[in-house]
Amino acid sequence: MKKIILASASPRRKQLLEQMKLKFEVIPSNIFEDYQENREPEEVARDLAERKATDIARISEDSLVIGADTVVFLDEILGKPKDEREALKILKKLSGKTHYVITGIAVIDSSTKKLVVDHEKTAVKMKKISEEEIKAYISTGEPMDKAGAYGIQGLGSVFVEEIHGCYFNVVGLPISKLYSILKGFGVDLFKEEVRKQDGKGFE
Ligand SMILES: Cc1cn([C@H]2C[C@H](O)[C@@H](COP(=O)(O)OP(=O)(O)OP(=O)(O)O)O2)c(=O)[nH]c1=O
Repeated sequence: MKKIILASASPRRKQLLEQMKLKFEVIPSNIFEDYQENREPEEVARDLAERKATDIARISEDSLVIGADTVVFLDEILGKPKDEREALKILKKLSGKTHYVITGIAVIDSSTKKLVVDHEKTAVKMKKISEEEIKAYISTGEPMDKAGAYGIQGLGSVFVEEIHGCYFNVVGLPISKLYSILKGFGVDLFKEEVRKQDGKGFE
């Protein structure tokens, strides 16, 4: 059984992988997340996910390394806000409109170098949010480390009117897609040795 490594500093991704009951380690990648403005959001998310996974695969023996990257798209790529001013600009833009959340996902076997890269896309419709509400939301601090300046899993949920597609993809990791990719690497989640022994069964 190969070691599974999550190449991410995101606490949400760690939580989602725990939800899959997988036994894994976390080694965050420190790649510089740059991209060209004119590229398609799917391409950007996939490329960054691949760069994070290969970065950690280089220093890991006989492991399956998982990398992911989430971008929000509405006419342009909206990443994590640099500061509160940018968060205000992003949330004003998302207000009353449908945007897309794209998560790129990459899995690489550090021994064989087999690499699978894919992405998942979810449409999210936001209700109209007043400037006062946006400012109050920003003051909670929740938007600052999140693509699109909101967290659907937190207080940001109150602004979400509709979602089409995978919810977990919006939080940062498309669980069902990752399950299929891992199956292709011979990982059977329903086998005892793959699962985390936390003394609990499936709740
Ligand atoms: C849209 C949305 C994004 N996010 C988060 C998921 C990601 O953590 C973050 C997007 O930034 P990413 O660059 O994808 O990830 P990260 O920097 O947090 O972690 P790492 O690069 O080490 O893997 O936005 C939410 O938590 N909720 C949401 O509703």
